[in-house]
Amino acid sequence: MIKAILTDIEGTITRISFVKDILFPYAAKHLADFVKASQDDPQVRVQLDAVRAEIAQPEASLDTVIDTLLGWIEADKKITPLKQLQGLIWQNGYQQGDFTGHIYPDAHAYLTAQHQAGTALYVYSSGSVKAQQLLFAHSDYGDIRALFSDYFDTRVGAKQQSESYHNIVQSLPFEAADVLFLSDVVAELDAAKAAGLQTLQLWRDDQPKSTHHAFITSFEHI
Ligand SMILES: CSCCC(=O)C(=O)COP(=O)(O)O
Ligand SMILES: [Mg+2]
Repeated sequence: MIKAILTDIEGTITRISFVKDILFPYAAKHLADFVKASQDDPQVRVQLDAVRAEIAQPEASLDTVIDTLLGWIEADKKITPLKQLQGLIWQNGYQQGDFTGHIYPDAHAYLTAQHQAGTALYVYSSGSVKAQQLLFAHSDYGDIRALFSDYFDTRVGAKQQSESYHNIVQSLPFEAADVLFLSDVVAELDAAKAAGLQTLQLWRDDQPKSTHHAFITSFEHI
């Protein structure tokens, strides 16, 4: 029985091209100015120091940190300080109306119906919790944050490690077997399954298809 749903964002309920072609370029374009202007803000400084720790250069200059972050955006690295900073940068874009958070219509209909039916909905994305909440607060369907009971990001661990799913389930009032994890990425589904969760792949956008997880191409087919 499914009592709760844990959903990925990009590729599952949000189109990959929204993240790759709109959000990531926006962060790359504004990153240097944002970091230079905000480097003394404690919530930014802690992330800049985390970049220096990640590259094992505690004295790295701000320019080195910026170049490192831009390289990580280009390579789509899911490294926590980058993801935390992206959330802060996207805030301006959402607030100025430069873009709205893409949600597939079938995903919106499914999540709304599940919420109304009493299923608890949770989010687990490599995007920071702040980035997740911004996307849902400024979505194509308006503010849909009320659908979700809680949000998780890479601070609980990487999405391809089963330990991360153990960590999430430990904080929920459900057994792992009662939680359905939705994702487009097979390695994430493998990790969730190893932690005892049920799994379902959203096979959209020509992502590699699973041979060992149930899959659908749209929530209309669930
Ligand atoms: C939360 S919106 C930004 C998404 C993002 O930055 C990302 O890396 C997407 O990763 P996901 O785990 O949602 O596939
Ligand atoms: Mg995904």
